Amino acid sequence: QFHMIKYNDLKWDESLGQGSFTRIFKGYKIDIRDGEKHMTEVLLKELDAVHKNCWESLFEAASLMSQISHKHLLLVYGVSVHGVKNIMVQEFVKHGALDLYLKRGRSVSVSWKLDVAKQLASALNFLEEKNIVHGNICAKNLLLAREGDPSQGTSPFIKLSDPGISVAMLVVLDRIPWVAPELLEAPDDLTLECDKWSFGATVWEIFNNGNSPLRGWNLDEKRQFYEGFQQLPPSQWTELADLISQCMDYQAAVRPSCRSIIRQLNSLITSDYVILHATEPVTQ
Ligand SMILES: Nc1cnc(-c2cc(N)nc3[nH]ccc23)cn1
Repeated sequence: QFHMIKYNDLKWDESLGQGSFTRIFKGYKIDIRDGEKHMTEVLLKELDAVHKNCWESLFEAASLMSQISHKHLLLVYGVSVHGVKNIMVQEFVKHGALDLYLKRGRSVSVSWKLDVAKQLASALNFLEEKNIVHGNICAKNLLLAREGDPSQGTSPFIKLSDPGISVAMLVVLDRIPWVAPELLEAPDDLTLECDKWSFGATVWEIFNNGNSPLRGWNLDEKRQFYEGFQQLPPSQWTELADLISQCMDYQAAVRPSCRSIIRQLNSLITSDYVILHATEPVTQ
């Protein structure tokens, strides 16, 4: 279910850091199209051979996404196997992960943030219609293809990355508060409702300048956060806080549908709050 790419058709450029069990590089894929040589910018994700079992999980996660295409889903070109090294070849998204972009202190407007949230909601709606669970929705997995420039009237454009190593593989506690509480007991019971919970935590991140919710909390405090049915600190924008807490409802069945999420985002986009707070980011 993956296109196999010849190792010799790939060129490595600069290293971009590490993922979980992966080394990430900028690179190029050579294509011959109508007799001409084309170099496509790609992201090369090398998996250490030692984590063989994780490779299946990483593959599975990415292949799930490569079966469908949508403007807000990251394109996976394929994989290349070279000796013991397995390399996943993805489209290169210019501005990288959204959490790092926001942490770098780019002051973006409330409508910028709502626009990003709506794009994520439409990607989730698409996955929901295909009955595909992502399983790892968070700002780190949102890639910024276009920054958007309010003075030019252009808006941001995001791509949802593949889920990466499955939640079941990772220490579930580490994923609090993005991982839905019902998964603590049964990490394999990943459902569409789990993505709604994570969507709520991700919108919270977007409106908190990329800061991780419960940042600095240890695993025990995080576990107690769920055991005490606690909620993230609410935004002073009540309607936004309501949407986030609806998504992060401890009862999976009552979390809103994607259509309802999009409807509520649309009414937030047209609310006075946006105009009144056109520049400074929403503080908590
Ligand atoms: N599919 C992807 C994923 N990440 C990037 C990316 C872009 C960038 N400007 N800095 C980075 N630093 C680390 C990753 C990355 C690009 N494309």
